Amino acid sequence: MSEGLAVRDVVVRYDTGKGAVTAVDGVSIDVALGEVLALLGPSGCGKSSLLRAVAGLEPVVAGRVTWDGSDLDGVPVHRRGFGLMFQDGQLFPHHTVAGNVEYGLRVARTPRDARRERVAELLGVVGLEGYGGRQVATLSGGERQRVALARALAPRPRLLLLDEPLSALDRGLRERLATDLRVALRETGTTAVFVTHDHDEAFEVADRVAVMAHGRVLQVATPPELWRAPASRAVAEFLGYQASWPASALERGDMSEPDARIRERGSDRSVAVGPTGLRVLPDDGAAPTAHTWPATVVESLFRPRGVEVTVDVDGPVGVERLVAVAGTTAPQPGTRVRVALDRAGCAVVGREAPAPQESVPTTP
Ligand SMILES: Nc1ncnc2c1ncn2[C@@H]1O[C@H](COP(=O)(O)OP(=O)(O)OP(=O)(O)O)[C@@H](O)[C@H]1O
Repeated sequence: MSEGLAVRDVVVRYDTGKGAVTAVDGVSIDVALGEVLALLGPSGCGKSSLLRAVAGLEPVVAGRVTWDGSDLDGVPVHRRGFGLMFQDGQLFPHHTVAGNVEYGLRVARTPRDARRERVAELLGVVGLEGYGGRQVATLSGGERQRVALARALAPRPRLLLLDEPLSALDRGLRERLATDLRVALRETGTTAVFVTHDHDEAFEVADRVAVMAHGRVLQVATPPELWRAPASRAVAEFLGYQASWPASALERGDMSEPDARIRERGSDRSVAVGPTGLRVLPDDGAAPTAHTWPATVVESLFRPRGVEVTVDVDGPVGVERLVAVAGTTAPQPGTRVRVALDRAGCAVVGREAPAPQESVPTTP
């Protein structure tokens, strides 16, 4: 019997009146006790539907959801022992911060002293010590989400389900809160499933990430595994790799490190070029070496970590507009340069999985 959450071949479908939409198309995932799993994917790929099915908010038309081996079919939302947190926190506007955080404890008839103690502890975990008496209307967006998190954690849910909890916040705040969310989940030993469309956020918060597209899971892996070895071009593109070059096109020339890795894994592979996977070299008239290509500078942008150069590269698959990194000098638009593959910024991609079936309206 497996401990924690097991989702097996789950299908979620909506009847739109014009036919059925298959939002989740046979998904299987496991979440171990104490683990944080992110569901990552583009808008409409079925992340929220899967989360809602686990919560019991959407019916599962096929497959099973179990907790510690017990089937949750027919178990209503409030009897699953799961906590929920959404994008807009959904705080009770006329209660104080403490009133909101202790809500689940009141429902569970926790004695007053224990409630007070737990509220203080949780406000500490989310960085809001001393905020208990504040009215929620006086809080900033980030503070509200912290209160929502404290409220969701207070009854010690056996699983916390978070649906885009940070996406209503601006970028800087989101980055800070992502770190705080990770710390809060670790500190409280909470098992969680976290929905996001932002890969940085998923990498920051989760132990493992499930990448979804068209209602299916394409890959589940830890953030470093996912980044180093995306299973398909679709995963690589979604993670922010900017180009995908056939490994065979790179096998000519000398046996440098990337070639060795590529050959090891078979020539049907491709190489995903990451945001730092290309370096700009001056076009000094020297004979081209393996893994360098001619390019024309389109524009250069200064960034704190180096100059980012947009280039039209005459690469292994024809001319492509890509970004390469340069040292401290920004080459002028129109300058002819060469770009070199930087192995540290590239990944070897697995064999392309068959294209998933479209989850467009189908008749049941
Ligand atoms: N109540 C509903 N009725 C009909 N179709 C729905 C319903 N909810 C979701 N869908 C459809 O199911 C598919 C998956 O939606 P879902 O909200 O699960 O995706 P998502 O990945 O969470 O997207 P987002 O990031 O935009 O929230 C989409 O095609 C969506 O239009």
